[in-house]
Amino acid sequence: MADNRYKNTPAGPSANRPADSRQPRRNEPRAAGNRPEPAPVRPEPRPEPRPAATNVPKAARVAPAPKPPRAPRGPLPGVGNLLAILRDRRFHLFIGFGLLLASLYLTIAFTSFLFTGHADQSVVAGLGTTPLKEAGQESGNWLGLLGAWAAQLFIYKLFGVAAFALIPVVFFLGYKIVFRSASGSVSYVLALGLFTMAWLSVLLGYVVVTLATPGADPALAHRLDFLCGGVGFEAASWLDSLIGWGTVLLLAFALISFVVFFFNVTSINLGSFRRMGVEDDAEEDAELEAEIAAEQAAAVAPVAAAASAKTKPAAQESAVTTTARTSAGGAKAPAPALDINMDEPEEELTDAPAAVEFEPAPRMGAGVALSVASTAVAPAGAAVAAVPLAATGPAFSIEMPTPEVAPSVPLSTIPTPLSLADLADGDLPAPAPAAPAAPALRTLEITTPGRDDLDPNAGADIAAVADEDEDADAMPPGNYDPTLELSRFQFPTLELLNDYGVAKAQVTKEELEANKDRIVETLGHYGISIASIKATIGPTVTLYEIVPEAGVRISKIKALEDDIALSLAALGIRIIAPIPGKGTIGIEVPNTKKEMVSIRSVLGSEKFAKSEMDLPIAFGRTITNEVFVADLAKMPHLLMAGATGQGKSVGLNVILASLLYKRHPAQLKFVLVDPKKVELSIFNKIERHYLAKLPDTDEAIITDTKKVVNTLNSLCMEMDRRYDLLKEAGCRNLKEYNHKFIERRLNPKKGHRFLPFIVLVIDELADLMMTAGKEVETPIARLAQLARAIGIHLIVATQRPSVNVITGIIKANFPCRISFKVTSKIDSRTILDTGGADQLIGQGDMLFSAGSDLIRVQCAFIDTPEVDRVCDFIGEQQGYSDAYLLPEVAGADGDAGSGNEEMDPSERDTMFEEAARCIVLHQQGSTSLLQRKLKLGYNRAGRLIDQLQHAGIVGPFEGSKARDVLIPDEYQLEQLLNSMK
Ligand SMILES: Nc1ncnc2c1ncn2[C@@H]1O[C@H](COP(=O)(O)OP(=O)(O)OP(=O)(O)O)[C@@H](O)[C@H]1O
Repeated sequence: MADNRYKNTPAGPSANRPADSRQPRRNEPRAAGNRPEPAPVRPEPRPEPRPAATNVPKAARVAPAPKPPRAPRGPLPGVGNLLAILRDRRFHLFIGFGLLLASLYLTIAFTSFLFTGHADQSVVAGLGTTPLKEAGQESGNWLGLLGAWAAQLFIYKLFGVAAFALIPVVFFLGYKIVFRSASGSVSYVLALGLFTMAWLSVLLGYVVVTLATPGADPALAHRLDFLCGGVGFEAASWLDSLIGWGTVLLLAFALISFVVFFFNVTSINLGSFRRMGVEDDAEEDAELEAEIAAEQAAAVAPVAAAASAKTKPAAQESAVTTTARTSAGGAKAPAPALDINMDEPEEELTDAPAAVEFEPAPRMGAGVALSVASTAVAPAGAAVAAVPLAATGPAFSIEMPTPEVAPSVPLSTIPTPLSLADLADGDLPAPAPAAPAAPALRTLEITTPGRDDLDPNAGADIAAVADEDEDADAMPPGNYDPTLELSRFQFPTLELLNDYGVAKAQVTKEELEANKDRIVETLGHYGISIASIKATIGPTVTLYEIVPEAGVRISKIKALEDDIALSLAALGIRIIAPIPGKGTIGIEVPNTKKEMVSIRSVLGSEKFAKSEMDLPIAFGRTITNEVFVADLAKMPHLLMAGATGQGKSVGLNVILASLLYKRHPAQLKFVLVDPKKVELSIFNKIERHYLAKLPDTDEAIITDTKKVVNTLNSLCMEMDRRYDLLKEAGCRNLKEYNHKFIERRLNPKKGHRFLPFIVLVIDELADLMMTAGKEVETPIARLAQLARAIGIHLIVATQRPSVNVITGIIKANFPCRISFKVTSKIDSRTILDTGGADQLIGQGDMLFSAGSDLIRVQCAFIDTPEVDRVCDFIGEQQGYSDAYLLPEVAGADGDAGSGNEEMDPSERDTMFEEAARCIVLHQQGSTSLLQRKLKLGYNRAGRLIDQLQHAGIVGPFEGSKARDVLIPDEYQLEQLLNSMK
């Protein structure tokens, strides 16, 4: 846990790694020349002031000032180099593996000592006088002279057999470094190891000393002195001479004191011992984190103001305006001036946080959860709303468990925000006067709404008086926390992603002027004169916005698309005539040097980090260099197309990575369909955290068409069940429902549960449509039509955007579409309903369409090793016992509704008969009835209902209505059951 706290800081290992030191991988940009190189544009001073144009986005119009040259990225000075090495992950691995091997080495050497130690004593003692080679040959230790020497040192000279306790400590340190393990704190293990060694060695020393006293057998004492080692023997002899038998009491006292302080025992009852193992870790970590957070804040506070002051002027300075005079194809009219808008990319959160605030938020069962929000723009001391824990992304949280015995303090009495000093002291500031005295932070317990706060209108079930008591049983006080089961889950950090430095526009002023001249000239040839022209430099293309003179027909300019492309000798020119809402005409011209947008820069942007969307996706940067973030929950489904090799797979990885950086495993599940078999397999590692699958399937990622059909049908069943639950709860959408559930206003015994978002990703629709046609089209269309409100969202990609793949029915249900470069205008029309995608320039250049507007975005780039690292980081953490299980689909053809096929009786659930009797007795065919009466989980009850349907006891699923019970009384049921036997 502690390891990951610094992963957002700019000083992380990758920050110092030269970008080009990596080996090229499969998914890296093909063009080597695409790496941004600093090439500052130095605008010439303007000869005369120009009237300020009004439509320049974001850029402040300031007099051209020479831009300070960018500091070259040279090697770091000496100390910096040393720091870089110390932070280098390779160095960590070197140390970590060294420690792991050392633990193995010590195990063998120490074990060997037990057999060969006595014989080796003289060899090690004579080391000064005997040549090394000779001594080595004489040594009996399995690991030679060095093994003999190490064992003699640790066992014979220092701690005796207690030195074995050193081995797990060394192993733990190595493991923690190599695998970045989040569990267990270093100080905890070190303290436990050292105490065990010291205490045991003194205890054994005392035994040996006692045996060595006059009258006892001295030979035996001599044979046993390896048990305690020199340290134990000396300490025990000293204590023996000082307090005699009191040594035993002293040792017992030392042991009790250690247990009390180390395990934080505050009351002597069995319960507290039982809980020790779980809580001490969390407390250690929390303490350590609070200390480090306090140090970090102290360190960043003085630079905070400077950081925020620096940000804005830098952005303003970058907006430059130049004027140039050219002749428009021989026309006499003065050539329009060119405004160049070179907005800096948004500041990234990778900077050190300028302000850190703590805000308490109640989390059931875990005491106080403190969210730490970091921002690069807020001045020091400014209150920053805490990022909700679930959405912390690059932020991190501190949890402090609360012993049950602690007095209660209402949340309202805790002054907010808490200062770092309060945390560092470990105490809360005094609460409001009327409240009881605040206990130490660690013993704080939050009172949470009890049954009195139940909403009387919370769904028909809860209002039912008969069930009141049952409901009350299902609600222990406090809000339900869906993330509690994986409360130690750490979001992946930006440090796992490649750092390509700050992206800069690569377009020179000469290129801009030349393009502008050619545009003006070409239009001039056709008698079109221009009032003004402005250039906005984006990562892939530069947008030239022109305002034609009055009377020029827009269609005339649009028709000149090819001529302008010819005159600029550039592919991928796109003319937007007019730019919606602006009254100008846009000509997008590809930059000679394209700039790559790194995933790190978009996920680290303030816009993404602070977004409060349900399912935010940071796609990349727009033409004005703004980070483009969209909410999948609002889209609510996404169709993606693009010819092969144009960036679809990278785009899908960007989408998945964005969601992994923002949503806790309890809140989001993916269903991944990968007919190509290799594209999404990398996400296998996060199966127990984020993936959903059908019961009884081995692989969560679906590659087989048959299984796709079953999975789609299962998702439809999940959708129907979710609608049932929503209806029962009286909620209109997933958000309302989960909110009610979190507030414990819905009874889990009635089948209610926290519902995570489910995102279905299909990597190649064309393949599925070819092999399964209608079987996949129908459920996809059904899900797309209905799943919005219940949190199931679809992302469907294809490289063949033809009408037999993207059929009318699919298209109609996917209002939100993305197109990477396609090969023909027809394909572009199929996917976007308009041309343009055929004119893109590839490598992640894409058009995003949400209804009428088309937005050109350079998709962020994430390569396979980066995805691998993110998945490893998540996969190595504690996960659920299995993937999220979708409802089981009966029948090989995936049709759960036909119901009358014979079923092998051995496959029936053991509670089948009991379930049948229960259903017939109540004459109500509902899953929640079985859950409640037979105390079953949701999945098992669902399976039972399906089996009852097969047996003809209940009717088929009827949406929000309960199923019909087809057997009228128990007598007939028994007859049926007998006949089935
Ligand atoms: N956003 C991007 N920025 C820079 N380069 C990119 C980007 N997206 C893709 N590329 C380049 O294009 C190559 C192909 O991308 P990708 O594998 O995503 O294509 P694809 O459309 O999925 O192809 P296919 O359909 O054949 O799998 C990548 O290896 C990379 O070099």
